[in-house]
Amino acid sequence: MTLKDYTITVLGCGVMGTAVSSAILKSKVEPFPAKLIACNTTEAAATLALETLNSPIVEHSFGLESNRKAVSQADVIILACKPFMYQTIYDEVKDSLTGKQLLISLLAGTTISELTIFTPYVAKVMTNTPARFGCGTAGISFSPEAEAKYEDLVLKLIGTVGEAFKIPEKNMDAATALIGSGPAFCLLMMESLIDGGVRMGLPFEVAKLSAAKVMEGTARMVLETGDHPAALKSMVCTPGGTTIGGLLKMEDAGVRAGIARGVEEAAVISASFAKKK
Ligand SMILES: NC(=O)C1=CN([C@@H]2O[C@H](COP(=O)(O)OP(=O)(O)OC[C@H]3O[C@@H](n4cnc5c(N)ncnc54)[C@H](OP(=O)(O)O)[C@@H]3O)[C@@H](O)[C@H]2O)C=CC1
Ligand SMILES: O=C(O)[C@@H]1CCC=N1
Repeated sequence: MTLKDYTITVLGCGVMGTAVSSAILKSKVEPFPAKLIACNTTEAAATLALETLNSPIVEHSFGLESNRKAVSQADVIILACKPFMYQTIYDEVKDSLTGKQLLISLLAGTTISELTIFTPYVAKVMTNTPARFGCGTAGISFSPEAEAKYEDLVLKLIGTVGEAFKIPEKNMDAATALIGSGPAFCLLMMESLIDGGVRMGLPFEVAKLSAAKVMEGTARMVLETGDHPAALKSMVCTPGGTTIGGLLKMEDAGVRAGIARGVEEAAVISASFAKKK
């Protein structure tokens, strides 16, 4: 279904609400929203969102009454509060829900079935902080009602974060670990590369720029060639050279299993956020 002159209400416009809103507002997505209302509890957070989003179509809202009004105006609600807050927020705004609105949830863990208290039209999205700069990734699952009516609109709106694709809901906890938490895992790796460079005498700024560009370039090489990372890694390893020596030290320290088990742990924690039946 195509909406015209529609309003997006972002319930909880903190880090992720702002990231996804920024991506939408900076894009030329069609249909473009007529209005976006950034809702928070505090004036300080609402004002920060308004300043960060810096667009003539953005309004801000804070406090119960104002947020209820913002929800009653919404065609699309982007829910971006902490996972444990969704029930409280539902209780706050339930009288403003129309039953026809599309809910796009950015929450970790919380399931589509839990979110259908808001509306039958639910898209569960797992994206990440790079969304703010249009270089994010997003996995999307739909309730059957949302898939039938709003799939095209959600793929377009969430596509503005960078790369967006459908995944089955059973893969959402894994996606939360890899896509949602992934930037933090990559940043730990980046910090380690910088530490190594600084330890061996590189100035910090040189080490930081080098580490970031090495990770960016390596990611692009994987995407452009489509090759397995192991094949590309092998091309870097001169027999008897520096790389194989460094890699063996890292494997001795359990880096590979440490990172893979870290992803597993994040997915287990994401699954624990859903209500136990
Ligand atoms: N951070 C990340 O990298 C990622 C987070 N996520 C998911 O995104 C969601 C949001 O996380 P994040 O953006 O980091 O969290 P933030 O704390 O940055 O944002 C949450 C926002 O919700 C607002 N809020 C709280 N209570 C209410 C309420 N009753 N009514 C309206 N607004 C309210 C807060 O406003 P105020 O401060 O005024 O109370 C705050 O701005 C989480 O569910 C998380 O699982 C998913 C992927 C990545
Ligand atoms: O740490 C968290 O729980 C959230 C979800 C994914 C990234 N940040």
